[in-house]
Amino acid sequence: MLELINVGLTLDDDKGTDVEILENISLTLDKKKIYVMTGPNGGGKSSIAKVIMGIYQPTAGKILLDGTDITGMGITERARLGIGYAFQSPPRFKGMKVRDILKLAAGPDKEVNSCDLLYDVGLCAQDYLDREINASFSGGELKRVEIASILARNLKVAVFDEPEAGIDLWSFQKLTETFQNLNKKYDTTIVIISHQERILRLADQVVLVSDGKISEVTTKAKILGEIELLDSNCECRNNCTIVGGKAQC
Ligand SMILES: Nc1ncnc2c1ncn2[C@@H]1O[C@H](COP(=O)(O)OP(=O)(O)OP(=O)(O)O)[C@@H](O)[C@H]1O
Repeated sequence: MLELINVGLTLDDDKGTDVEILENISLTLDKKKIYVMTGPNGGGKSSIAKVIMGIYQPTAGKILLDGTDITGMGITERARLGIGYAFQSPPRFKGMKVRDILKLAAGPDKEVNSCDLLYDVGLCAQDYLDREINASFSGGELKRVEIASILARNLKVAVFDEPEAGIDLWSFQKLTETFQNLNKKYDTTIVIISHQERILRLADQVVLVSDGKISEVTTKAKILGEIELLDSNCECRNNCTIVGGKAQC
């Protein structure tokens, strides 16, 4: 379980002036659950992800992993404890095969069952294990290899920043199925930052972030219901807000 307790983040802007990026963020992330963080651009989602990863040190509050205070730890230490970030795509070193990436991700001391990992992300091991990761890989294939490498690391917390970016519709469908299956089998806490309704549908809980704060932690049913209301009940679609469960212009 990962807990953020009253976390604040102040950074210097280009002119060296302090800017408050996050304020009083309190959030409990349970294992085996998918949290989708969403909200307006510039609201602070990626900053929360970076604070979780240890890329930014919080300037206020505490972060606990399974009860241990990790607030002062940097990115390497947190990675060692099992907090990982999914990059846009896995590294493409010349000659590196899918099996090498999975072995590298698992680390030198761990046996890794690459076939099972690839199966779990919907790829046939026979076709992929010895394939070199090069330009012939589609965005969706790369994304799934990346998720398999996250599984190989057996992370406690995995953060994905807009995993849908650059993925075609067909691969996107597969990607959502992959996420759906993941938390049935693995204990990993998954945090996905996304603006996509179809990703929202994967959430056990939706975390709404705006203006550097968490405005609500809620169910996908509530958010999806609000989106539907915006679509159906309001004539002035672009200027609608939800008040007391009703769309108002
Ligand atoms: N290193 C930094 N220095 C100063 N300001 C920053 C820094 N990083 C982020 N910010 C500011 O913090 C605010 C939150 O940014 P953040 O990237 O966390 O938002 P976001 O919700 O992820 O946005 P988006 O949906 O557009 O990706 C923005 O106003 C951004 O300009």
